[in-house]
This record gives sequence, C-alpha cells and structure tokens, in this order.
Amino acid sequence: MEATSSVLNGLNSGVVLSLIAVLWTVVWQNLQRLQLQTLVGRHMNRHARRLAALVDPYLSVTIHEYEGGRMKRNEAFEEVKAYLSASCARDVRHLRAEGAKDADKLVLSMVDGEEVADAASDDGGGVTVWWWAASTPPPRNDGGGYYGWGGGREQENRRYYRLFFLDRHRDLVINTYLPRVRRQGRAVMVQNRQRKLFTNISTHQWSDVDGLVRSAWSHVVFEHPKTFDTLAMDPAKKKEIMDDLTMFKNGKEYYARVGKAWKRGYLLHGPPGTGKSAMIAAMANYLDYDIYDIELTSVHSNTDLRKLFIETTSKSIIVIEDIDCSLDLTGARKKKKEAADDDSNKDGAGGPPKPDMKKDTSSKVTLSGLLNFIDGLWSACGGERLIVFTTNHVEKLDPALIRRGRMDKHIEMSYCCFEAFKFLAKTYLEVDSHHLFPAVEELLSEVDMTPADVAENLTPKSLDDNADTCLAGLVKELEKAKEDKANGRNDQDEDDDAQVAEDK
Ligand SMILES: Nc1ncnc2c1ncn2[C@@H]1O[C@H](COP(=O)(O)OP(=O)(O)OP(=O)(O)O)[C@@H](O)[C@H]1O
Ligand SMILES: [Mg+2]
Repeated sequence: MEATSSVLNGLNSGVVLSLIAVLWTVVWQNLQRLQLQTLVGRHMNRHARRLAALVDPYLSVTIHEYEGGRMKRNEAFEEVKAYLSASCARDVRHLRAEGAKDADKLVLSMVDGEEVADAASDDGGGVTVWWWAASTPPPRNDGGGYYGWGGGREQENRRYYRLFFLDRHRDLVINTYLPRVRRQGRAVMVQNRQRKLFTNISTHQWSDVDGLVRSAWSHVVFEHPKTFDTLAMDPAKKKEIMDDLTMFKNGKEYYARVGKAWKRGYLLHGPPGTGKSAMIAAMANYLDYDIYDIELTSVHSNTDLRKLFIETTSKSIIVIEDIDCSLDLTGARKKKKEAADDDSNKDGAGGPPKPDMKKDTSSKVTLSGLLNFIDGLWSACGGERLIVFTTNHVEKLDPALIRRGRMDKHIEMSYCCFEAFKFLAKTYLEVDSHHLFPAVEELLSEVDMTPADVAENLTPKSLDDNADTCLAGLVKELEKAKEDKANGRNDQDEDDDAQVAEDK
C-alpha cells in the first residue's frame, strides 16, 4: 500500500514538474517574442532561463574566434557573426560596427555581454535559441608558441559566441539549425565582403621564445580598377589565363580527386612596365579574391613566413613581387650544400641566410623556407589560394623555386605588340583605326616599348589633346627610341672595335 502511494506521489511530482516546465517555456518564449530588451527584461530573461533549466536543461555550443590557439581564424565564428547581423541590428542595444562593401552601410554585431534570440525552426515559430557574445582575457603568459603569433592581437580578449538551447531541441539545433546558420552566414558574408589588400608589417613585442620582432598582416580595402577588359595583351594568351583561373576557382572537386592541395602557382616575368602588377590586380578582380602582398625582407624567419601563410584566408592571392630582389635565391641550393656544415641556420628548415640579401639583412628566410612555404605540408591549409611571383629576371631564379608544381604556370609579359597597341588605343582613345596605325605597327616591330610607355603616350595631357595628337606623339616617341637604338648599336660597335684594338 505504502509502495503504491509513493509511486503515485512520484508520478504526481513528475507530472507537476513537467507541467511547470511546459508552462515556464511557454511564458519564457512569449517574453522573448515581446522582445523585452530593456535592462530589466534582459536580466529577467537570464533568471527565467536559469529557472527553466532546472526542469528542462539548457545545452550550449561555444564558437571561438580562433581555433588552434591563435593560429587560424575560425570561419564558423565569422559566419555566425554575419548571420546574426540582421537580428542584432533589430534587437540588440549595444553594437559594434564594421565597414561593408556598400560604402554607406555598416555590418553590425553584438558587443560582449549582449544576447539575441533566434527562431531555430524553419517555419519561424516554436523553437527559440539564444546567442550570447562574450570574450575571455588572454592567458597571462602568452609569449611563446603559436599564441605569440598574433601580431599585437595577443593582448586582445578572445571573443566567442555561445548558443543556448533546450535539451529536447538538440537534434534540430545541431543537425538543421547550425548548418543553416553557417550557410546563410556565408551568403551574408559574400554580400558584405570588401576585398582586402594585406601586407606584412614587423611588430615589436616581447616573446620569450625567439626575441622581439614578429610579422603580422595589416590591410586596406582593395580597390584597384584594373580588369582583364583593360589589360592589353595577346587575346589568345589572355583567354588562356582567364580559362585557367576559372578552372582553378571551380576546381575544388578536381583537386580533391587527384589528391593535390587546392593551390596554384603563377610566375609572371618580363621587363619593368609590362603589366605584371596590373595582371595581379586583374586576377584578383576577376576571381573576387583578397591579395596578400608579402614583403619578404620584412619576414624574419622561416617560422614567421609559415605563420603568415597560415593566417591567410582561402580565396586569396599570395603575392611576392620582384622575388629576385627580395632575397638572394639564385643558386642558393647549390651553395647551401657547400655550406652544409654551417650551423648558423638555427631554424633548421634549410640553407643559411645569404650574406648579400638586399634591403634588410635581418631577414633569415631561406630558399628552403620559401620552397616549404609554397608546397610544404602547411601550404595545404585552407585551400583555394593562388601564389604569384613576379620577376624581371627569370633566368636568375633557382630552378627549384619555379619548377612546375611550385610555379605551375609561367606567363611572360612582353613588350607591346601591335595587337596590344590596338587594344590600348581603343581603351585610351576610343579609336579602332587611324591613318597612323601602320606607322605604329612598323615601328613597334623594330623597337621595344612597354605597354606602360605606350599607355602613357596615349593618355591625353590637356583638353586640346585628342587621338591625332596622342598618336602623333607616340609615333614621335617610337622614332626617337628607334634612333636611340641605332645610336646605341653604333656606340656599342665602336666600343667593341676599341676593345678589339686594345686586346691586340
Ligand atoms: N599590358 C598592359 N595593359 C594595360 N596597362 C598596362 C599594361 N602593362 C602596363 N600597363 C600600365 O602600366 C603601368 C605599369 O604597369 P605595371 O606596374 O603592371 O608593370 P610591372 O610589369 O609590374 O612593372 P615592374 O616590373 O616595374 O613592377 C600601370 O599603370 C599599368 O596599368
Ligand atoms: Mg610591378
């Protein structure tokens, strides 16, 4: 008898608790719908949730801004931030703002301590979840290892979002809601995305591991107007490059299938002013990628270089301009073997720093460090990256650096041909034909002039300038170059004759 009554009592208390839970959830969700966003309202929300958790426990998912310590930005964090921007603008009282693609707009997110509710089910009703923004202070001893890699950000708090939901909505939240948040967040990011041009700067800060100086990325909004439509070059070559880029951009499955990291190397070589930098800008605009422009002489070690690489995001072009001037990479491998006994390379990643490095002798990046950067194990992190080197002297580079697989596509940017001239005339002067064209064609076949020089001659300098004056100016300039070339050859011949006479 006693046993029966205690079972009944147990049942009763179970029913009562369930009733309280249901009632509480209904009240709580209605409070949310009313969006009591006053201070009192928000405190009440928190207490109410704590009470409700007694009978129907809340679960949480935390999404940190960085994963792997400070090494890599967590894309999920950015996606959540983007996804929540609309609800934040509507419901949150204290916001942070960042610039957006549209110059008049701002992307809004919550400051720490703010909270926003969201409907987890597709139909918008029934299931509510709550996002809370917070951050933790950095660990006190944060000098070494990967944590030391943040370029000043070590001192900043580490941000995270925490999602709260009821235990019984676990499946819905984890399998349906969170994937939807990421998907929609990515779509918002594409809309708001401002393309960026990054460069590495040296930061001075204490690290108990290896000294004071480190490299970090710093960026501006990338707004270069150059596109393939305004880049003068052989049309067939241009199409080939554009097709190659399209294949790369859409090649995720292909690269996975053949087991290659999703990256591609381009080597742009040619004399100054032939459009190598312009080509990089056109590539970035065509692919809608960010640019990371690495100044190698400001990178202090191979480890630093690897760190910079890891901090790049996917959908980006990593550029090293004038690679032959950045470091002495000419035949460094050969010399490295000769200097194998030299224990000065503490980095352990390859050859010794070259004594004749230009610009900044504090850089300890070696050829082997650079080779690892391009196709070592770390280079596969993240995927969808183009690596572009430019040089005026391709013959000076170590063959290992530019072999296929590292620099997959070699593009020679050459002096202006007649086709390129016609393209520039159309772009700059809006003319398809002119009686001076044949003269220009003949002269261009005799003398070398860069597209940069041709473009400069075709640029009107005053209101009186027009196609006639600009083209006449170009012809004059080409004739002068032809004359100089002839004089130069004569001078050279005279020098040679003098040398021969001297030798005798
Ligand atoms: N093929 C081209 N089509 C259109 N404009 C060009 C072309 N080549 C050069 N220019 C123009 O000439 C200027 C210089 O070009 P750019 O800086 O790209 O040359 P570069 O090859 O990078 O030279 P360097 O080797 O000195 O870095 C730019 O303003 C660019 O727009
Ligand atoms: Mg350049």
